[in-house]
Amino acid sequence: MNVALRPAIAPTVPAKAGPVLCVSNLFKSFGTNDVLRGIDLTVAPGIATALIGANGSGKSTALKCLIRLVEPTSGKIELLGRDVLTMNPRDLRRFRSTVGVVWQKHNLVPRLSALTNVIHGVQARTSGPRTWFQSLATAEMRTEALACLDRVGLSDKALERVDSLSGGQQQRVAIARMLMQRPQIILADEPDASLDPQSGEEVMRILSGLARQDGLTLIFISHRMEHTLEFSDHILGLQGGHIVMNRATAQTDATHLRRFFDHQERT
Ligand SMILES: Nc1ncnc2c1ncn2[C@@H]1O[C@H](COP(=O)(O)OP(=O)(O)OP(=O)(O)O)[C@@H](O)[C@H]1O
Repeated sequence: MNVALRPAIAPTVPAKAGPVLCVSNLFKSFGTNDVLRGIDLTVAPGIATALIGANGSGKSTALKCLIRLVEPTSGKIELLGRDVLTMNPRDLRRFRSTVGVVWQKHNLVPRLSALTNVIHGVQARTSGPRTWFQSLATAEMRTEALACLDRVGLSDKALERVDSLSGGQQQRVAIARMLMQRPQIILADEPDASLDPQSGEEVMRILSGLARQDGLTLIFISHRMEHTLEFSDHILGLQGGHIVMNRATAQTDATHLRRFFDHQERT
């Protein structure tokens, strides 16, 4: 099967920009479980990278290490030009606010409206007390939140309670909330999981489209081979604690990838 190629890199990305992410010799162990055993990788700006691998191969651990939601055992991580592992807690908190994260479980507040949930994304980019009251939202915030909801195709649901929306719509609200953060890079850990095939594909299409429109780097984990092929420019495969596959999506195809997944399942 031929690969459905994404169009050329967004024009907002400088042609000769250096890597947005540089990881060297990254190790992470949980007790005696050596999950990451010397990861080396670089990611160019403005492209979408899929991180693939078998269950338990360490994909989420690797993604979380990038912003120290999991503390690496050793190694070096340079993300957005910053040395992540030497940051003090205050700098780290500020730095995290520049990184948009989409999780499988989106942690929206169910009884609040989609709009209020999206406005909560402002918390991540502003300093001050973590407690935030909706009544303090400025007209500008509401306008921006509405625009973010519009970008995920949900402006007509702005005032509906999140728990009245479908799973796919809730994930789109979470993406709008992340946009409200004005991120410089997006990390997505299985944003298409727990959704029916159609909603999962819609979520991936919206996420990769937004990243492309804004010229943002996207790193996503997916267990769906067809999403890996359709929505990535580059593929990284994790196995046995190492990156064992590192190639442009254009240089692979479904047959090649299927062999990779099959191999993962046997080991
Ligand atoms: N907080 C933790 N404490 C102890 N072990 C952990 C922790 N987080 C992850 N692990 C272990 O690290 C290994 C890798 O887990 P991780 O979730 O990163 O894999 P994954 O590739 O993302 O898997 P999946 O595809 O199933 O989500 C597993 O053996 C897991 O049990």
